[in-house]
Amino acid sequence: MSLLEVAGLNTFYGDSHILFDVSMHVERNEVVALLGRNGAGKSTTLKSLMGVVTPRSGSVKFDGTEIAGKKSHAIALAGMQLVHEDRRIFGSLNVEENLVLASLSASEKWPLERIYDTFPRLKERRTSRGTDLSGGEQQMLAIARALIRSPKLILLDEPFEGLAPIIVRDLLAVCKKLAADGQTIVIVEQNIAAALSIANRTYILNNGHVVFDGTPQDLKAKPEILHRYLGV
Ligand SMILES: Nc1ncnc2c1ncn2[C@@H]1O[C@H](COP(=O)(O)OP(=O)(O)OP(=O)(O)O)[C@@H](O)[C@H]1O
Repeated sequence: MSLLEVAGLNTFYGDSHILFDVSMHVERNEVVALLGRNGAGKSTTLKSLMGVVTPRSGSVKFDGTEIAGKKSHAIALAGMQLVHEDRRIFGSLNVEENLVLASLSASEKWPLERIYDTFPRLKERRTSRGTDLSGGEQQMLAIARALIRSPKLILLDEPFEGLAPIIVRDLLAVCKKLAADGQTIVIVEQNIAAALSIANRTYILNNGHVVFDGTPQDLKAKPEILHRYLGV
């Protein structure tokens, strides 16, 4: 049984039909990249999985349980975490307070030391307020806040956006280490090279439709798909 099985998902914003019969699956310990042009529906897909927006129809089975239509806090308790594009850390709280707060309602937790082993920079900055962190540090904290709840599945929405190449390199190395340790990840990224370097499998969305499902090798062997749907 897949960890995540999505079938025939349709999501609307008001009258606008955004996702059309989206089907996908994610296996345990797998990293899946969700790619596509701006406005293709990638963030909407993650939000539909997490219950931030409610799909109008379709099924989302997570670890064997139907979660479509459930509230996001219930989905979080079931073991899914979404790291939003805008990071959503508490600026007035320091790093450690942000982490502790995120862990409060979790049934399973990573010890703080494991978080700090994963992100040594956060240990150095543990008494700094969220507003005083650099963009890269804020992104580390956003991911750490999700990890501390020991998620079965973590959804990363454009984690590398707006970060300097050297920071992207470091964060990508952390993501690869997490994946090697068995963390299941779905990543949405505009940095296609970075996403493909970590993914076992990739989906491409175009105008709310899944138009490709395959390995990064399959995709690289199809330059016409890369060109048509990703503009590379
Ligand atoms: N809250 C909203 N209300 C109405 N329309 C929305 C809303 N959020 C997104 N949309 C629209 O839904 C479509 C899909 O947006 P979505 O953010 O899912 O795309 P995306 O692939 O993640 O693109 P991006 O890389 O630009 O974030 C776009 O046409 C967008 O304008």
